[in-house]
Amino acid sequence: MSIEIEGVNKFFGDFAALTDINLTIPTGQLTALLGPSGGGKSTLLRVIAGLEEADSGRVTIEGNDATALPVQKRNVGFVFQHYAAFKHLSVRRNIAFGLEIRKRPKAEIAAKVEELLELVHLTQWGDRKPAQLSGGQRQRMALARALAIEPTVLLLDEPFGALDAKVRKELRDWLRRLHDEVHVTTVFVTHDQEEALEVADQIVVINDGKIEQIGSPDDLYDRPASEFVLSFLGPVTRLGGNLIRPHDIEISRYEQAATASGSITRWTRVGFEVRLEVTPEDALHPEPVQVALTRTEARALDLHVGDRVWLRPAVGAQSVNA
Ligand SMILES: Nc1ncnc2c1ncn2[C@@H]1O[C@H](COP(=O)(O)OP(=O)(O)OP(=O)(O)O)[C@@H](O)[C@H]1O
Repeated sequence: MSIEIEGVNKFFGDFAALTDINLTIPTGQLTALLGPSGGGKSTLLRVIAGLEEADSGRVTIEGNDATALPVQKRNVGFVFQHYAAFKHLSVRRNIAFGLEIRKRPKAEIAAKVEELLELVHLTQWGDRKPAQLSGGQRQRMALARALAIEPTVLLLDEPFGALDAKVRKELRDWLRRLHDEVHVTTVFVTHDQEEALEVADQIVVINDGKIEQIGSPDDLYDRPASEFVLSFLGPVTRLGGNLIRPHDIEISRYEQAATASGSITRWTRVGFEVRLEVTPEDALHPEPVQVALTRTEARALDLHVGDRVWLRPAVGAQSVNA
């Protein structure tokens, strides 16, 4: 079983927001919808949720045709970037809300809420109001609230987008661990490639309303189907006419069977990394090449601006002819 999206098209006026989307979202896995702003990720998520109706195509959730089902009947849980909590209710009551409107027995609700508070590590904050929580804690409460109704699918639209980099990183590690515990089928919208690579079992790269590639993080990183996917998943540079990742370039002070020779025109240290710009002597490909190496490697080679060096793709490096 899974979520099947077949031949989905969505227009806003004459603007095609989604074009012929075909996708299987495997049950129990975490799938990331990754792509640049305006690419159509949120629209696709909203079509799965039933918040947006596709102009054509079909959505099947766990074997049931959901295309015409209203959002309330799809049994989906949501978390958005800016989570709208009930400000006057405690964290506990916020989490209980979905169960209360479903008129579940009080004792069952109380037990479920305690279980969820523990799952999202908020037990000691249960009696607080949402405004008394940090941004990261609020998003964890949102996840608990979405999970309370035991959704068939959990839909997350940039759930950590409004938080600072450190908290985002913590929450993404936490989300991965949470998912390993509860195994609910999860679709996660992000424009952050690192977030998708770290968290997802499957990544769907979406650009301009179309799917560019579907695969595991390793598939996409090691075998990008297009120049777009290669460059979206990390920095790229051009070496001898091919696109390649800066850390996949081997640099030497001595002439070898090399793709290009040139001189170092810039040397920058960023944390553990040294980034070099090498300007080739190649009349055909004169644009500067970006090379990344560890500080230890850079120190061993004793490189300086102005030095002449030789560059070639490292063994096993991925490149796309473009
Ligand atoms: N209700 C709407 N009416 C008109 N155009 C819309 C509507 N919703 C989305 N769009 C357009 O559809 C395109 C896709 O939007 P969508 O929000 O799905 O992109 P996204 O990939 O999620 O981007 P972001 O990361 O910025 O949220 C955009 O060009 C957007 O302007």
